[in-house]
Amino acid sequence: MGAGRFISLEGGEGVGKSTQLDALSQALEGRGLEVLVTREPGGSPGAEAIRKLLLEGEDTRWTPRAEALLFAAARADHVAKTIKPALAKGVWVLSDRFLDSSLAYQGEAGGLGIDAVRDLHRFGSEDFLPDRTLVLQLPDGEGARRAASRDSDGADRIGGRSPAYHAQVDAGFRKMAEAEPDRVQIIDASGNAQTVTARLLYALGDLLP
Ligand SMILES: Nc1ncnc2c1ncn2[C@@H]1O[C@H](COP(=O)(O)OP(=O)(O)OP(=O)(O)O)[C@@H](O)[C@H]1O
Ligand SMILES: Cc1cn([C@H]2C[C@H](O)[C@@H](COP(=O)(O)O)O2)c(=O)[nH]c1=O
Repeated sequence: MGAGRFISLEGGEGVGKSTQLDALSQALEGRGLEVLVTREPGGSPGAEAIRKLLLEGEDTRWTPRAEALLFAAARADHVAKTIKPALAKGVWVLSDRFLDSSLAYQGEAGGLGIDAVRDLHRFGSEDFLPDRTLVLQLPDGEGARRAASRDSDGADRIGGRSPAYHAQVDAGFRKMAEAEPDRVQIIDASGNAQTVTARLLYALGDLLP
C-alpha cells in the first residue's frame, strides 16, 4: 500500500473546482491510485448537516464569528470521520475546498483576520493540513459569470455576497500562496478543462508515485 495524500482544490465561485476534481480523480485512478473525492463544507454526515445551516437562508442568519465556528466544526468532523481514515488506508483524498476557503472567505474577506481563523483550525482539527493546495484563479468576474450561467436558481448564502467581498476572497487566496509557497500554489484556470487538468497534474508531479 502506497502513502495516501491529501490534496485540496480551492478558488472563488465558479472557477472550475468540481469539473477539475472529476478529471483529476480519473487521471489519478488511471495511474492505479485509489481516490476519494470529498467537499467542504460537508464530507461527513455531521458536516453535511452543518453545510445546510451555512449555505441556506439569509446572509444575516449567522454573525461572522458564528459562521467561522460552524465552518471549523464541520471541518473537524470531516477530518476525523472521513479524511484521516481514508489516508490511513493509503487513499488519495481530493477535497473541493478546505481550510484555505475559511482563511480567504471568513478571515480575509469576512474581516476576522487570517490568524484568528487559523486558531480555530488549530483547536478543531489540530492544524491538520493538505499535502498540497491548488488554487484555481480566473480573471476578475469570469468565475462569477460561469457560476451565474450554471445556477439558474441563484447563488447560495455566501456565493451571493458582493463583488467586493469576492475580490477580497481572491486576494486572501493569493496571500496564502505567498505565505506557504510549498503547500499552496496558484493555478491558471483559463482555457479548456483538459488544459487546466494538465496544469494541476504538473503541480502534483513531485507527490505522484
Ligand atoms: N475550463 C472551463 N472552461 C469553460 N467553462 C468551464 C470550464 N471548467 C468548468 N466550466 C463550467 O463553469 C461552470 C462552473 O464550473 P464548476 O461547477 O466546476 O466550478 P466550481 O469552482 O466547482 O464552482 P462553485 O465554487 O460554485 O462550486 C460549470 O458550468 C462548468 O461546466
Ligand atoms: C469551505 C468553505 C466554503 N465557504 C463558502 C464558499 C462557497 O460560497 C460556499 C460553498 O459552496 P460550493 O458551491 O460547494 O463551493 O461556501 C466559505 O465561506 N468558507 C469555507 O471554509
